[in-house]
Amino acid sequence: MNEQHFPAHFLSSLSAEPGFESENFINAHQNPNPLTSIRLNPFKGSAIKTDGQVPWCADGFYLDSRPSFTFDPLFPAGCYYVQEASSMFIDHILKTIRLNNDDPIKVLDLCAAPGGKSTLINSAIGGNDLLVANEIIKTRVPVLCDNLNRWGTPNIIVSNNDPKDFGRLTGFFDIILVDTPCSGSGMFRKDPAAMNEWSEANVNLCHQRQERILADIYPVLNEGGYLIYSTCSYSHQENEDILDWLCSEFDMESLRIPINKEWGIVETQSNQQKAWGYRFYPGQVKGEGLFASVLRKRGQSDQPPSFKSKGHQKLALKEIELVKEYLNEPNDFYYFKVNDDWLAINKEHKESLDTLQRHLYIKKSGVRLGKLMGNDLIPDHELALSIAINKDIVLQTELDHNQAIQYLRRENIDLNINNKGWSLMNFEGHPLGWAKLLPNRINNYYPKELRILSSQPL
Ligand SMILES: C[S@@+](CC[C@H](N)C(=O)[O-])C[C@H]1O[C@@H](n2cnc3c(N)ncnc32)[C@H](O)[C@@H]1O
Repeated sequence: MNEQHFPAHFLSSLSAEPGFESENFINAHQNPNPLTSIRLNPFKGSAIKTDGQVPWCADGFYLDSRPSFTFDPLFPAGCYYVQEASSMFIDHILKTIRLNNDDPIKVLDLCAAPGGKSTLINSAIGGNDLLVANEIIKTRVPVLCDNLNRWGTPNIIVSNNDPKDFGRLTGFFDIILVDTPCSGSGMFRKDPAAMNEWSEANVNLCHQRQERILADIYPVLNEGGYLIYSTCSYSHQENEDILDWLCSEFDMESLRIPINKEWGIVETQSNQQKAWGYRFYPGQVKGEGLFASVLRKRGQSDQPPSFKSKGHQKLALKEIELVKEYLNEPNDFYYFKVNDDWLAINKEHKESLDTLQRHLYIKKSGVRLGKLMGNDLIPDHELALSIAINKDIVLQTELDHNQAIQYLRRENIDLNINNKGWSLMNFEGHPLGWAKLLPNRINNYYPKELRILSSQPL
């Protein structure tokens, strides 16, 4: 690849950026084999063999080669997420802004699907904190929910809304991540076809949409709260110019994030307001293209609304007795129903859930425990993957790799059974889902829509 392969005006616009090294950048794009990195789930732990650590994220690791993640049962078990290394810088930002502050917070990931940064935020915050992961495009919500189910944390709500729908939730969130849709030049190395769609006109359209999204969401940030803004674009209009616009339109101050020189990240400042931004160029960092920045809201917020909400239908006491033994800390949860499903969310998030459900389309909240059939609870897949599950009260069946793949394909499993009843199907001790063990067969309850379809031989 040489200069001609990039879209017209693309490289010339970048060469004006301080710290940009054109030769390294072009060389990096000649590498047909971009880096593979994963982020481990700190709540699940696992003995995954990893290579070098991503310097700005303690859970992030580079892999020497790209394995078949489809055929690694630890992936659907939620032991790790495959994530591009530069994106993991959001972890460093979160750690920096939360230093010395353990007060419970509410975090919104506004443009969340497929959920890479939502799972990252979930790892960085505590169980008393709440994460709302929102995605505007309905068809992208299921993958977001699946990834969060695998991660297994119960302090989560998923919504499917336009940013302007958050308008009445003034001052509700302490941290908002806006990982905006952008012109995508940062992904040129991973996806060279994206170069064909890049144009200056599209950069301008993206800039306008970014302003709209930010203007819609600004009132929703609490006074003193942090706005983390990121793109996977190199364009000034979508990055530093947006920071200038934010600082001039709204009462916000930019924050400088400490970085280590060896990481190769380029610190920049916007032209007018001198707001800080962090640029990731392939060839200079071990990762793909990214821009990230953080601003603090100085301006006052209206008081968060207090609504008398109908709330959900609570589980009756005797229903709670039936399910509470499935959770490790049963008294920490509020139990409720959505249609036929029984769910639980950390007690401290009940009020937030009530408020949010008045304004938003809630697609997932807390952990789905199951459905009652007669006197039997049909346990839900979400419960199997949840870090809140009390594994001691259910059967557990350990599968070898071949059996785990049979299970994940939703096939019959070659296994001798000695027990009867609902069993977690585990690989290396990590639940993959449920099966019902019967005297002469196993009913495989792995969700049909998640099963492995590709036919690579074992
Ligand atoms: C860069 S991607 C987000 C990636 C995600 N944060 C992650 O780390 O996995 C941007 C997301 O914004 C959504 N989006 C598109 N148009 C939007 C709009 N007008 N308002 C809010 N979100 C939008 C897209 O559907 C997409 O899921």
